[in-house]
Amino acid sequence: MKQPFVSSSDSCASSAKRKRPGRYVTWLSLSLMSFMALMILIIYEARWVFPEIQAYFSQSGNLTGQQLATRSRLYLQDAQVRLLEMPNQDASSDAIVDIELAYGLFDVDIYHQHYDCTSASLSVLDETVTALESNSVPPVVLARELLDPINCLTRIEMGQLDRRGEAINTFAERTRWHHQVLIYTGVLIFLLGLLFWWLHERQLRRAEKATQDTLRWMKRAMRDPLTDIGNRSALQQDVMRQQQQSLGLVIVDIDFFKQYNDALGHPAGDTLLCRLARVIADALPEEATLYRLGGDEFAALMPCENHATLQYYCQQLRKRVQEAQFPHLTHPNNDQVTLSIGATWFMPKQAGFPQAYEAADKALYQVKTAGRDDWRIIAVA
Ligand SMILES: Nc1nc2c(ncn2[C@@H]2O[C@H](COP(=O)(O)OP(=O)(O)OP(=O)(O)O)[C@@H](O)[C@H]2O)c(=O)[nH]1
Repeated sequence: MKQPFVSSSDSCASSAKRKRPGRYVTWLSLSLMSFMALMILIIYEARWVFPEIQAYFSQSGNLTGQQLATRSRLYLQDAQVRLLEMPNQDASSDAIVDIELAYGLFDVDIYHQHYDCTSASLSVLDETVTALESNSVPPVVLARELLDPINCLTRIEMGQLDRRGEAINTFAERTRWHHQVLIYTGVLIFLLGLLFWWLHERQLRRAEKATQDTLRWMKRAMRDPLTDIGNRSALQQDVMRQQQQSLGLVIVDIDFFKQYNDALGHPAGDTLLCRLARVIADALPEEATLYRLGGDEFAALMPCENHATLQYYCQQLRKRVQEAQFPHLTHPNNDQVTLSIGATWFMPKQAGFPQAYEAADKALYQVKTAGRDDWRIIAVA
């Protein structure tokens, strides 16, 4: 009977299992995307930004050239002053030293590469030193000869300053771009984080809902929908829970309920079942729990130490139903509803539910065969 339900739940479980890999792929790809965004950022920093900064602040490369040219020009101007102001032997020697120092600072690769006047100016300096050493040309004339190299150096200074300005602009541009990359990557990582959080929350909510649904279904599976009392499963579970104490099990069956239904219809039968459930519950002690086993059969479980207590409650049950006077016009022996009651008392850890049920059912059967509307107690075998 229950087979279709089991197989359908199995198929639900297997479809849920089938969905799992997809979810893991989503999680995995999201974490990979975050990781890659971070890696791109780090590589970008290391590959493009740091060399740029290094180039800007380093003391090598084309940016330095302006300072060397300035120093070289200052030495040449010093030499010029010496040659113009005191054209004697000492002044010539000092001028030679200045020119040689200027030559050393002037003879730089970058100047040769970018400024055509460099080689010519260096030749002029060579010739000037030779002339000074041989004293063949008047110092005043030689001082004038130095004007071309000085002009060349001035051009180099201006040119190098322009190049430096260009480098700064390029660097500023790149820095701006770098900032944009940083901001967008930060926003992307933040959004990915939000997405992670949202997915995580959704998963939590789904898990919570699934747990609540399961609990609700489990609760529903333990109850009789008509009378809203526990069913046979609930009874078995309660017996298992109360292993340590002596229990009384009472089974109650309505006499000639079929005739009642036939005469008044099933809705009236349902109403009688609900009313009887209340009457039976009222007749039993507060600690007793009532169950509907199915059809017109009820069961009650209660703490019970001895035969006398059980006997008392069986009598109470019969009496209360008689007092309730539910009319049953098609009852062969009576004009009102009567009950047949079978009971037993047992220690769950010595005798399980099946043995207790068997004993109570046997007692009920004896009442039925003896003519109904009575109670009987049989000890667990
Ligand atoms: N109204 C109603 N009737 C039910 C329900 N479940 C089972 N029944 C009816 O209960 C009746 C039980 O009939 P039987 O098992 O023959 O019992 P009985 O007529 O009480 O006869 P005895 O127990 O031998 O006195 C059947 O007619 C079922 O159709 C239910 O939920 N509501």
